[in-house]
Amino acid sequence: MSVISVRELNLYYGKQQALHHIDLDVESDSITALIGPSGCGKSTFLRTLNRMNDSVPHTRITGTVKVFDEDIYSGKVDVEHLRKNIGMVFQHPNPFPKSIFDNIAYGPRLHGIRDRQTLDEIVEKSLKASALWDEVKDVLHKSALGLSGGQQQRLCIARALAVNPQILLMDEPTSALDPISTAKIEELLADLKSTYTIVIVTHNMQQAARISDKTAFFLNGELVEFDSTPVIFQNPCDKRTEDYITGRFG
Ligand SMILES: Nc1ncnc2c1ncn2[C@@H]1O[C@H](COP(=O)(O)OP(=O)(O)OP(=O)(O)O)[C@@H](O)[C@H]1O
Repeated sequence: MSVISVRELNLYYGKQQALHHIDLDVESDSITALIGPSGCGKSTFLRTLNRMNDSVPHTRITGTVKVFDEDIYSGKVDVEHLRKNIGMVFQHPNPFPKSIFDNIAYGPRLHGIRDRQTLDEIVEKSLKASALWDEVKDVLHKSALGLSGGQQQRLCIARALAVNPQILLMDEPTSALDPISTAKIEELLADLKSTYTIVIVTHNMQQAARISDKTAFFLNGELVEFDSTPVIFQNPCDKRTEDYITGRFG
């Protein structure tokens, strides 16, 4: 089943067109990787999926993006509700300057949950799901800023999971992390994909090959090729994909 369905999507920053005629379907409970050289539009595309580009002035979009069959750019959509359903994790871990507990409880509290026991349960479940519980269960009320970079990124994943989204968007979530933290996050994503639909931008082609089910190769704002990950990496149809994945450019 397609969770996200994009048709004929064009995005303009002022007069500059950053995305051209994108058609792409994201399947449920899978990892879709977006790859391509710097400036090809990966992050722009990712941000169209939860309307993060709304806040960028002079941005114009044509075409449709459907999430669970609802056109998210139609006037009827409640953007707060949409973002609750679509968590986002960024390149640099960005915990709030609060305790570990309060970071995770922040979203649920915003949505009206006040009961202490319920919050305790959500915090524990989210930290377990992000494979951080064992490391932090005794220091939940210490500042999140005291955690290592890799722990902070898992905390940010836990924070995203705490409001119970169905989709997780990740923009280069491991590019600021060391190899051990990166491996932990990759393992975590493999576990999470049975519950969440994940779309991840990555500069790291080995990472895309290791963790994703499908890979989309972008170039100059166009989606050149989108297929199962083994096809993209072992038998791509388009010469430009082959040149990119074999390191001839980018
Ligand atoms: N807020 C913005 N205003 C104007 N132009 C922008 C904005 N954000 C991105 N662009 C332009 O849109 C194009 C696509 O950028 P985008 O950041 O989506 O690419 P990317 O593939 O994610 O790059 P990178 O891998 O370097 O992050 C680039 O030409 C970029 O300069």
